[in-house]
Amino acid sequence: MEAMRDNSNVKSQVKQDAIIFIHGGAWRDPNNTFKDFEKLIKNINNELSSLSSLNNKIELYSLDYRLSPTVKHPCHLIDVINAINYIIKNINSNLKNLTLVGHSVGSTLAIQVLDYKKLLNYYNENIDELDISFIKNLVLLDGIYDIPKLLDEYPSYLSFINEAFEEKNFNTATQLSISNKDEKNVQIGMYFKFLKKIIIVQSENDELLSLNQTNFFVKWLNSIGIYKFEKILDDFGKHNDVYESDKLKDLIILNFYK
Ligand SMILES: N[C@@H](CC(=O)c1ccccc1NC=O)C(=O)O
Repeated sequence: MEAMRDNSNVKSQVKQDAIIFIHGGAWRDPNNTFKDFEKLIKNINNELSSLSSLNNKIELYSLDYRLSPTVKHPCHLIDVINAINYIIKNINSNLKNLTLVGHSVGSTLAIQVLDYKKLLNYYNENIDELDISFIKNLVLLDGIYDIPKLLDEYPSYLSFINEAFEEKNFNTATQLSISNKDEKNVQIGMYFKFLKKIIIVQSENDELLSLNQTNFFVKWLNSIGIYKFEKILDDFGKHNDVYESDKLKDLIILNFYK
């Protein structure tokens, strides 16, 4: 596991809040790494230092996970869970409130984390338990939430889906595609109800994803009885501009620092 911790303003180890960023890149693009969020983190810190009314009370982390084709699902998810556990247990044991920010398949991973036990039930993987109740907020940026429906819309994306998943495992990758299929999974999505904030961002100018994935996710939240979330449809630039945009910086400061 590799993780970046922003130390520029760490004065003590008593911070209880953290934001954990999870990058995208179709599970495979070596150009998407934890450094995707470097500029955003810098911009957040610059703004905080100029606004003396806001103290820097949140620790910021950005994660890496192993990529495909070296590994397949559910290894990406397992790496993310282990990384979050590592932060909670070994880096700052005072942390209590986590916000997960995911971009693209980082959003896929962020939602998978909330039901990781059920999703990993399809595999024989032993991992240390993660206490999901630490996760209080989700910020999802131009995410992929339902892989079968993604393939209906974009058959060519099978090229990277096939690298990331063994055979048809993508059918059980997220809550959205299993909940239609498997009636035993009535409890799926339960943890979303305990979240304080769910913010779903989609750029109108994303050239790789239409609004469909975001709309499927919103529909699914409604189907499990969740109506309390914020859906933000705006111009955040192209797919890979979203995580560097000033609008995202403003949104994070407004929602988590004020
Ligand atoms: N550059 C990527 C493509 C990619 O990242 C992507 C393409 C379409 C929809 C979502 C994508 N990324 C999500 O993490 C690749 O190597 O396939």
